[in-house]
Amino acid sequence: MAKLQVAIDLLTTEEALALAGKVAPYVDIIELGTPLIKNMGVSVITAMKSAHPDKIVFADLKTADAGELEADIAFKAGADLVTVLGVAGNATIVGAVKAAKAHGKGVVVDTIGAPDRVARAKEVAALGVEFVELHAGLDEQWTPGYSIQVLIDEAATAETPVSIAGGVNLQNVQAVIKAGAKVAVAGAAIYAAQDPAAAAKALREAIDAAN
Ligand SMILES: O=C([C@H](O)CO)[C@H](O)[C@H](O)COP(=O)(O)O
Repeated sequence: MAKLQVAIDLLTTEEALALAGKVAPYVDIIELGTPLIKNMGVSVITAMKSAHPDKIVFADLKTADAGELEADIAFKAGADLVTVLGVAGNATIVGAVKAAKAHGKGVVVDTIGAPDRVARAKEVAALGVEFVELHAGLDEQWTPGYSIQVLIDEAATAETPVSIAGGVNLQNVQAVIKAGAKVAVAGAAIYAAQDPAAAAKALREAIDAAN
């Protein structure tokens, strides 16, 4: 069954906990966005895991170096999954995986900025990561001509477990799942909605209907 991940790109622990409280019944994974962690520190990870011990807490560290050290910090704070950049060297990913194994947790490789996301996904799949995020970040999404279809097409050829992040919404989420993504990541479609709980519920129902 495909999972729904809410990406919380808000800036304070208070706002993040309030949003998570509304959408938790409909999501499997709660992602603490990179700007949120940079603003609040890893205490936001601890606060979220304490509030939602039954959810997978995903710390979007986007680690580029010192993989073992950074991952260890987040796992000790309560994260279940952390991200390492695919454009980082394999040694950084291997280090983060080592920390994950020590804690019984997992690593997700974020392909943001990779020149060939699918090729990098296939390479890092052998390093012991949980899955690979095919990701067009906010700046890429705001570039004229961007379409999530590029990620959907990539997922169909990835031949390794992937998530898709980069403008997932109610209009495209079924295509995301049908392309083979095991996780659909939705940020703005939930946190910027007038009614985040209703938005998350609609995404959940669409995903379940597409499975
Ligand atoms: O990871 C993200 C971005 O780099 C900022 O942290 C987003 O959470 C991810 O792109 C999903 O958000 P939406 O594109 O708004 O769905």
